Amino acid sequence: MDGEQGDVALEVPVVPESDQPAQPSKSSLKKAARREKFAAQKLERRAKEKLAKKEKKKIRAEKRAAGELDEDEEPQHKKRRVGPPFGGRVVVDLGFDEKMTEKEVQSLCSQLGYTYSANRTAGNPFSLLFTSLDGKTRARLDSMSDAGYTRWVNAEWWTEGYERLWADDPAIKQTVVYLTADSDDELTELRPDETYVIGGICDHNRLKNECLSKAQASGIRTARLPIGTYLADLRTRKVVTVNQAFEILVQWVDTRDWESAFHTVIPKRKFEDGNKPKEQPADTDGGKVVVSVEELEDAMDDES
Ligand SMILES: C[S@@+](CC[C@H](N)C(=O)[O-])C[C@H]1O[C@@H](n2cnc3c(N)ncnc32)[C@H](O)[C@@H]1O
Repeated sequence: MDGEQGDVALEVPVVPESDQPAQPSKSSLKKAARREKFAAQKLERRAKEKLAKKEKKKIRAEKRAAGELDEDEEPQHKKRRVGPPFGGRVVVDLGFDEKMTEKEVQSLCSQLGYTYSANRTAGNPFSLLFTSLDGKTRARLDSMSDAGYTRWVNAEWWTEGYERLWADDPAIKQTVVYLTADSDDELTELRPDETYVIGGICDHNRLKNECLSKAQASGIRTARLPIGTYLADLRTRKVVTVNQAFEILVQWVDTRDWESAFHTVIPKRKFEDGNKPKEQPADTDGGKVVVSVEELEDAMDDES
């Protein structure tokens, strides 16, 4: 049969057994599967942890906005640096209830929570007084955290206006300064024997001169924060929210440095492109008010 077509002997190389790829053992296959499963679960775990952290942050922000956050729940960098009270008083004048939309009242109430919270963690806190509490603002505060504001410590609430401050002693009027961006006078320092009034209003700049006119009608001094002097590169209008105005005062008392106070409080993006974040609607859930994180962030944004 030699030489016949189709009878070609194929030479199959013989691979010695020792050179053949070793079959993975059962136990190493099991180990590899376990490793793979662990890696997949790790991603899942990280995602879960991230979500839980976000949720915790959201709850904390909501409690803070309602002035309900205990100091030991604050993250380390926000904790109180204990010091003596500054002595000066800050009044938040809530006498603009009729001028605001429901949405603006909601933002204002969140800003009041932030204001109170900032004072609680301040190194040298102010004595805090809220005047002219009434109407929609009162109703909104009543609906937040079971009227948590009524349990705020070292905060006083009056239904009367700030004029009551000097009802018994007209000399006190000389020590009251209404803060407004529309004033011709610029604040140079804060004094422990003075009272600073912040307009408790959120109007997205619809109502220019509103606080200035009110202060002038009351016959009290006015002053603007020296934002333009220290932050020449700030692109947007120099009107800040109620809580930002208050936090700037708190920071100044801590540092005696306006520039540092502005940099600490005014959002960084204001120095970049002046973008204003979009407003988010507040939501309700079966009559229970739900404050979204976006709304809380909105409450922190400026009025420009
Ligand atoms: C949103 S602003 C109110 C703007 C309002 N249209 C007005 O007539 O002042 C809330 C409050 O923050 C304080 N505020 C904001 N920007 C300020 C600034 N640049 N200087 C002094 N106070 C300021 C004022 O007390 C002001 O009433």
